[in-house]
Amino acid sequence: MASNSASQILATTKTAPYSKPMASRFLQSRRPYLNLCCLSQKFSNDNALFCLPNSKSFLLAKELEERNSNNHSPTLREICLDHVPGNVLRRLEEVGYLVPTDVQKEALPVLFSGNDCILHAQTGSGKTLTYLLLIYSQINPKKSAVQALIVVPTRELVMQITKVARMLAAARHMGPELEQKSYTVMALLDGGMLRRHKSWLKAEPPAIVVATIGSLSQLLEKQILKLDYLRVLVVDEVDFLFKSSKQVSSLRKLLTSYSSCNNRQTVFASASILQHRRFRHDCIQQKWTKGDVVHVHVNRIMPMPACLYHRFVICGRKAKHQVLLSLLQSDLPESGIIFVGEQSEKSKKSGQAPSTTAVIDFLRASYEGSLDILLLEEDMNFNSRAASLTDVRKGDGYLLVSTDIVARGIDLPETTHIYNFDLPKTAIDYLHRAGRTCRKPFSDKKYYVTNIILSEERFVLQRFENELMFHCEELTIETQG
Ligand SMILES: Nc1ncnc2c1ncn2[C@@H]1O[C@H](COP(=O)(O)OP(=O)(O)OP(=O)(O)O)[C@@H](O)[C@H]1O
Repeated sequence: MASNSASQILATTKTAPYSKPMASRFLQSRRPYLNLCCLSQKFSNDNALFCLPNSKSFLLAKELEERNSNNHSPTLREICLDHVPGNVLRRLEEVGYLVPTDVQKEALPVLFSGNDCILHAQTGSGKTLTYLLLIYSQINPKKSAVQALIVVPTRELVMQITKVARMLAAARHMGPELEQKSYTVMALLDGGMLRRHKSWLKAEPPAIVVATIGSLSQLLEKQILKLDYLRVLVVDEVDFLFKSSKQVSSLRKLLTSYSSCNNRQTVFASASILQHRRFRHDCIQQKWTKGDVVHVHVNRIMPMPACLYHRFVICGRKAKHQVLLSLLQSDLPESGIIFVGEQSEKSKKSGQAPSTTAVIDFLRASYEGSLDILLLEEDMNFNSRAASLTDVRKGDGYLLVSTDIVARGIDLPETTHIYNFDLPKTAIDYLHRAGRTCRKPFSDKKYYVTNIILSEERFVLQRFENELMFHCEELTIETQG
């Protein structure tokens, strides 16, 4: 079994395995900083080679070493050992997950001990990996049955989480575990009720299903999907799903009629669980969870990440586009998301173009920077929505114009700036929009959230500041318009 003490870790900036001479040279050059030993599975079965994707890996390895030398914090591997299969642990390390985030450190021991859990931690704090590690500790790839189910509010989140789950399951190392059956992960999307999925579910049910509640309900009602062997049920963005009048009754049914809390481990996750004591009480009363459900609440006095800097600019309605352009020119974001309010029914009926279109058209005509300008909104068809997110993820830098559809859960770690072209409706929406940046857990970079507001909206922003306990600084912008 690979050991993870700092003296046995080599962090490399390359992704291919190193030959022994290369690894020695590499090690010599870094020894003054890291004092790490050169190890590869090729050389010794007792040790591990970590191939990390970029030079940040050094910082990670250094942090890991410091933590270990101070002897105060276990590594992710140490926490997961004896619970999570070796091939999944190796994948974790290959992609650079060495040090646990706070929520992982707190919640994983609770989850591995079998408790139901309410995972309540800041945006970008690593809740997804936390519940996926629980799932991999519980499921048996040889069993042909749905054993874990993750329910999320949007198609985009289904695709994102499916990708992370598959990435963790993709064993690349040689060894006896390769002979094992691999874990199958199915994404179920609203509007994507393909015949292929139905046949797949009937012929050979996947071990893990990631789904929107709408898609799931259809299959449960028709008994195409069965949950008799369900071991873990995760409801991500749980507060959002319970608040949604369209989704709440299906969610309640899933929690109590289609499966029983006594036969599964239940995890609810979100960065915002209002009245969490009441929610925990409801969980037990309504039998959504067992009576010993644990509320893991990380950073309870700071609902938003500390690396976020909040600013606002006051301007007239007509000057908003120009202010946005000036901000982009002075901030020079590496990548940014511009949040625009959803179009009202009244405006739709009167045949007006949505605000997103006006912002996109303005930027395409006036912005001269190098970032790709992309749009993602509800009314786009499924393929265009998927294509927009793929473009964002593979490009060199982007300005994504969107509505609250990307405000929850979407992980675009390259985003350095958020612009609220229109203020969100509630403080919770503000928290989730702001949380689309600052998504690199061990980075000490600053990230910015800038609100472009009318003078009469200042008090609304002030209310958000009080509720979420942050300070917003005023900026003055000179515009040409
Ligand atoms: N232990 C770790 N080491 C390094 N990076 C990590 C670790 N755990 C998670 N991450 C990275 O942190 C980022 C945020 O993680 P994740 O999407 O799980 O956040 P979240 O807590 O679910 O946030 P939100 O509430 O916004 O959905 C991801 O890019 C993920 O790859």
